[in-house]
This record gives sequence, C-alpha cells and structure tokens, in this order.
Amino acid sequence: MVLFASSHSSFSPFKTLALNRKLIPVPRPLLAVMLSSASKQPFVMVPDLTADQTASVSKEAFQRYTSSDLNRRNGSGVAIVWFRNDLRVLDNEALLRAWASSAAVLPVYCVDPRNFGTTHYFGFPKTGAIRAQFLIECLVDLKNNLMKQGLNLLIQHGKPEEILPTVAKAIGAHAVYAHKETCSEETLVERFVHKGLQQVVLSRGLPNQKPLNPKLQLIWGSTLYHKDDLPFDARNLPDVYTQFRKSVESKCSIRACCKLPLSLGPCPSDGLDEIGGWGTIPSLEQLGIHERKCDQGMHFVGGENAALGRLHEYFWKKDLVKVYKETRNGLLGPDYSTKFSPWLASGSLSPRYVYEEVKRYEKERLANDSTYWVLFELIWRDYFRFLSIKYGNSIFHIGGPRRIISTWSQDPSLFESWRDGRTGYPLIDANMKELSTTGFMSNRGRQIVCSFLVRDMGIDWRMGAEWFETCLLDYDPCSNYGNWTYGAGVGNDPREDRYFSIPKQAKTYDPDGEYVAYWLPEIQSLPKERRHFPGNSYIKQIVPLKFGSTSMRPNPVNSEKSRQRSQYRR
Ligand SMILES: Cc1cc2nc3c(=O)[nH]c(=O)nc-3n(C[C@H](O)[C@H](O)[C@H](O)COP(=O)(O)OP(=O)(O)OC[C@H]3O[C@@H](n4cnc5c(N)ncnc54)[C@H](O)[C@@H]3O)c2cc1C
Ligand SMILES: Nc1ncnc2c1ncn2[C@@H]1O[C@H](COP(=O)(O)OP(=O)(O)OP(=O)(O)O)[C@@H](O)[C@H]1O
Repeated sequence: MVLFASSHSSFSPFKTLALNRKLIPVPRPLLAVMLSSASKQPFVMVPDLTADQTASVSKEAFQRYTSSDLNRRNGSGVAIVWFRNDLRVLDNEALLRAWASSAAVLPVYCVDPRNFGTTHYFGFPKTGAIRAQFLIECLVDLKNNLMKQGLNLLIQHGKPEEILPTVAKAIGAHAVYAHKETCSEETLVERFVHKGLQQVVLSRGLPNQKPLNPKLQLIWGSTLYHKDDLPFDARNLPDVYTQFRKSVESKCSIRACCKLPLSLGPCPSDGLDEIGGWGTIPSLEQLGIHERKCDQGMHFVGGENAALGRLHEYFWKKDLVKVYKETRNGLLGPDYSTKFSPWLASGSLSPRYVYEEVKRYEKERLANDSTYWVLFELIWRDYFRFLSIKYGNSIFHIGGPRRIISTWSQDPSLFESWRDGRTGYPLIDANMKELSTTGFMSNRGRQIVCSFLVRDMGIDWRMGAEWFETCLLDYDPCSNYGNWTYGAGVGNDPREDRYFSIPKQAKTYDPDGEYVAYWLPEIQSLPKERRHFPGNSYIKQIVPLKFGSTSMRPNPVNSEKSRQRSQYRR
C-alpha cells in the first residue's frame, strides 16, 4: 500500500492505491487513522493549494509564455473572440489570432440555454449542478485572467447565433474567432452563427467600398496533435487506437504553445453601451439549477489558474508524474492520476501545455515510462475527438459506429439502482456515489460501472452515457460517447469489447475494500475480506453477475426486461 501525503494534512483523507508495492509503505495503524479521518474530514480540494500558491504558480506560467518580442499585431478594427470549451488565456490560438488581426478585441461568452436543458434520449439534466458550478468558476477565472491582459469578458445570456451577430453589429466587428468543435450540436451552432453573421452588413465608411459581413473564423485547438498535421484525413482515421498512436507519434510533431504578447488590450471603446455593459456571470439559480454541496471525496476548483495549480501540484510539488503508470488505475483520492480531465474538457488547460510540462519535467527531473504514459493517455483523448469527425452522429446512436443491432433493456428500476448506487455490489455503488457526489470517477471505475450496466444488467448503454453526460465534471461528448461505445461493444474497434468481472476487479484494484468502505459507511465496520461481498449486511444484489471472470463473450441481455419500455424513453 502506498501513501502520497498531501500538503494540508487536516484536509487529506485520501491515500493512493498504487499497484507498485515498491513505493513508500503505509503502516497498518496509519491506514486505520486515515480511514477514520476519512469519515470525519468532508472532502479534499483539487488542487490542494492556497489562493496565494495558485496565484504564484499561475503568474510564473504566464511569465514563461509571455514574450516581449511579439510584434504580430498588424490588423485594424475590432475582432470578437467567442469563448466556448476553451476557457483559457494561455495557448488559446483563437484569442491570439483575434488580437493579431485587429486593433481591439472583445471576448464574449454566451450562456446558451440549450446547455442547461435535457439530454437527447432520456431527458436527464444536460448539465448537472457540480459541472455548472465548475463552469461558473471557470468564467470568473477567465474574466480575471483576461483583465490582467488588458481585456474583459462580455457575458450574454442566450443563443450564440442571436448574440454574436447583434454584438458584431453594435461594435462593428470584422470577424468572430472561435475554436472549432466536432459534434453535431456544436457544429450546428457554428453554422447558425455563420448564417447570422452573414446578415450583418458593416459599412466601410467610404461610398465606393463594398459593405462587409463579419466572418466566422474557426480555429482548431482542442487536441495535442493538430488536425491539419495528421498523416491522414480525419475521415480515414485508423480504427485501431495503436495504429493511430504509432502513426501520429512517428509522423507528426506537436505544435508549440502560442506565446502571449505583453498585453492583449485594448477592448473596443464604442458600442458596448448599446449591448448593455459587460453582463454578469450567472448564478446556479439563474441557470435553473439547485446547488449541490460536495461534502465528500474530491472538490475540483474551476478555472485556468486552478488547472495550472493542479499541474504544478501533480508534477512539481508532489512529484507524482514519475509514478503515474503504476498508480493510474487507482480508485481513491486525488493522487493516483493527474485529474486534468475537468480542465481539459472546459478548455481551461491546453493539452499542448501539458505536453510541454512533461518535456520540461523530463529534462529537469527524469524521463521514464510514467512521464510518457501521460502523453499516451492524452493521445486517447485526441483519438476520440478525431473519431467523432470520422463517425459523426453514429457515436450517439444505439448501434454505435459499427451499427450493431441488439436488444437492450430500459428497465427503470434496474437503471435507477445503478444510477443511485443501490445495486448491492459495493464496487458499483461506491463508484456511482462518488460520481453523483463529486462529478468525478476514476477511469477504472468508469470501465467497471459501464460493463456492469451493459453486460450484467443488459441496459441500453445510452442511459449510462447520458447519466455521465449529466454528472461528469470532465464531460466531453467525444471521450464520453467514444468510451461508452467501446464499453458497450458497439465501438469502431471490436477488440475493445470487454467484460469486467467485479470479483476480479475488486481483488486487483481495491484488495482491502478501502475504496468501497470510504463511500459506503454501512460496510466500513466489516472485515476487509467481506467488504466487496457483504452478504446480508448490505443491500440485496439486484441482478446476478453474468460471468465470474473476464470474458469476451457477447453482450448478454435479459430478454424479459428488454421488452419493458422505459419511462425515460422519449
Ligand atoms: C465510460 C467512460 C466514459 C468516459 N467519459 C469521459 C469524458 O466524458 N471525458 C473525459 O475527459 N474522459 C472520459 N473518460 C476517460 C477517462 O476515464 C478520463 O479521462 C479519466 O478518468 C480522467 O481522469 P484523469 O484526468 O486523472 O486521467 P489520467 O489517467 O491522468 O489521464 C490523463 C488524461 O488523458 C486523457 N484520458 C485518459 N484516459 C482516457 C480515455 N480512456 N479516453 C479519453 N481520454 C483519456 C484525459 O484527458 C486525462 O485527463 C471516460 C472513460 C470511460 C470508460
Ligand atoms: N455535444 C453533444 N453532446 C451530446 N449529444 C450530442 C452532442 N452533439 C450531438 N449529439 C447527439 O447526436 C445526435 C444527433 O444525431 P441525429 O441527428 O442522428 O439524431 P436524431 O436523428 O435526433 O437521433 P435519433 O433518430 O436517434 O433520435 C443526438 O443524439 C444528439 O443529442
């Protein structure tokens, strides 16, 4: 058993479950103290840094990426930057391009009501309370970081296709810069914005000059490898991850992060009154969302500064990246993996920044399999993003990219027992409780609960995917639906079709039942060997397990249940 101590001991109930038992051993009595303190201490902040520490880390990062020689501003007029899932200043090419092409930049964020509606098939909340709170924090932080660069953030409530043309007209913007998305909900909005901007006619002052329409300039910026640098067209992406990875690793290089000039200002001076001022960052209440307090587990802090802080904490302060490959399959606490995903998904952290920090760490401290493995995992993220271009909406459809026809159940009571962590299997229940309490679940946990839902329960995988869409702090359509289609056996790569045996997973990844005991107080007092199968001391198991061990057999479906119609179906 391995412990990585946190800086605020009173705030750190967690220990890392590492598989490499050569690391620092934690004596049994200390573990007991930690577990009992786990029940007393409510939660741990991620990153676990003071405000001053975060500010100093961020200042240092911004300094490293600011260049006084940057003299690329040769544009005129005003450009808008439309912030979407790229809520950062560092390595934000859309922002830099807007700056370079204009004499004044107006950053805009639209609080789009569609993002606070319901999910497509089953009507769950599209954005759960914890992610909404995280987003609010991202916006507060983005506004502050933009102000430090001589800009500000205009916040408008409504659809981008209505807001952006109005704002462009009011301030006479010649262009709207934004990062390109790949899934249909987002690309549809891009098309609407493009159309809306075409209706805006800007006079160029002189009678013989033709009037102009503001242009929508979409920039690629969400991945480690740039889409234009791929050795193949995204529509011809290899279907097997390893082929994709080997090909990009050998044939492409990762572009450097964009440098910042000394100032990105000014903002435009005219037209803002017409729009009604800078607007306000919404409260949860304004979004129609009830606050949910995270009272256990990890509490992630939203925003670019927290993202930089977490990277600093994980790489430089705690030196954890050098053991990442051994610890990454852990379940409990902040330290077994990077926890970068919530910031990557909101765009508060650039994957290229992570890459450059890995390279700096390798140069200044050490390079090993673990430091490489962070990049290996980030390439998975790229892969799912590019797959969404190749396979389009089929990643959201029941048959997935391979259009597999099978029968699924939508039994509400089975689904709800999974969703609420009442299946009678502590490993499933603990993971689902962690998800709804914190908005996070480990990668190992996600694979296990996905396999249980689709294979042991035979439930329509889209119900699980949409519940993840509601809850996950790191929700990203490409990674979420990409991983779910893999897990459900309908993904593009049939070799990923795996059954996760709960007894085997429990034995390997939570051998002493510490993870389940943390989340399920009712089994805390049981001896460790009974925690995963507590019998009558716990809820009755809702379904039997299909297989006792790993298996490649096809998806089992309870045909009786599958005939039942779900109350969730629209
Ligand atoms: C059913 C299911 C649904 C998932 N949904 C999402 C999602 O909506 N958003 C999301 O970011 N990840 C998703 N993942 C992938 C993965 O579980 C998370 O990225 C990871 O757990 C985040 O924790 P971390 O940042 O500590 O990861 P680390 O282990 O530290 O990995 C570093 C980074 O690599 C990337 N990464 C790692 N594993 C994967 C993977 N399997 N697929 C894509 N990227 C990966 C992430 O960006 C992650 O932040 C899902 C996995 C499964 C099995
Ligand atoms: N960013 C996103 N997040 C979640 N879902 C998305 C996203 N982008 C697209 N989708 C989903 O993609 C699908 C749109 O594809 P399509 O037009 O084929 O749907 P549809 O015809 O309405 O589907 P169906 O016929 O199955 O009802 C919808 O399920 C939509 O919700």
